[in-house]
Amino acid sequence: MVVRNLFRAVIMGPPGSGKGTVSSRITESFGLQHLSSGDVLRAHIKAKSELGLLMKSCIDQGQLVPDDVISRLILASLRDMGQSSWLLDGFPRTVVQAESLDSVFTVDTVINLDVPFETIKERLTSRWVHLSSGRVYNIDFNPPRIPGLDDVTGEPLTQRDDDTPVTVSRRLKAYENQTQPVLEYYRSKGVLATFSGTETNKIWPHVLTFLTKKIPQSQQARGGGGA
Ligand SMILES: Nc1nc2c(ncn2[C@@H]2O[C@H](COP(=O)(O)OP(=O)(O)O)[C@@H](O)[C@H]2O)c(=O)[nH]1
Ligand SMILES: Nc1ncnc2c1ncn2[C@@H]1O[C@H](COP(=O)(O)OP(=O)(O)O)[C@@H](O)[C@H]1O
Repeated sequence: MVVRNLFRAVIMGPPGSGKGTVSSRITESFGLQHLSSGDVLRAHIKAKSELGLLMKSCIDQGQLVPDDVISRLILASLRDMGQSSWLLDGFPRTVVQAESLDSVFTVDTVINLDVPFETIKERLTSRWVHLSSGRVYNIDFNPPRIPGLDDVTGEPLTQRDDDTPVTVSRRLKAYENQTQPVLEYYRSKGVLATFSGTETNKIWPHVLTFLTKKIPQSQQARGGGGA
């Protein structure tokens, strides 16, 4: 008999709720592999792939990209990750996407970051990113050690084209209309864990305690990779 200790989680929350920030703390603490749908799409845009160029206008307008496109990309990446434990960030964002994920993988837990929209708006216009790694910074909250440069590589940081006030408002609307129903979907399956607050540093200890209980001990000891 093959003993599998896989742990598969999704992190949800409105744009700017801290999914990327909390994901990097989770991967550091538990060694899960992290896959961010936004990072996957931005890598296509950076590489100027045909798909990237098609998706860029959707993203820059604050709209979701089509379900079939993102589902194909993410499910292919998850298949490539094989028998490993992972944390999925930014996918699913619609019920159709959640159903497509469900048809292939079992999701053990969904961490929902419940942060008020007013808090978020202020954060996103001061977000700086290191595009190739997905590392995020903020002028007030977690500034880089050297202004404008990534702490690890020393490469320049950039601001996302969709982090403008108008586009942020559209993204929040898309979240309300298309993504909030996904929370209901997972609540009805009994896997939703909601963490409410306005500061990541106050939310994080609760997420850490929750996952420490959820993730099998054997997995924590060896950093979570592989079955
Ligand atoms: N002021 C403040 N900024 C935060 C906090 N948590 C995260 N941020 C910043 O807010 C922005 C959005 O966070 P991010 O993790 O990228 O959110 P995501 O869009 O949900 O992935 C980034 O610039 C973070 O550095 C917080 O508690 N307070
Ligand atoms: N699962 C998805 N379905 C549709 N569009 C997506 C999905 N994930 C990312 N996108 C597109 O990429 C953009 C950026 O996503 P992401 O980096 O997750 O940002 P954030 O959580 O800060 O809004 C979204 O506004 C959307 O246009």
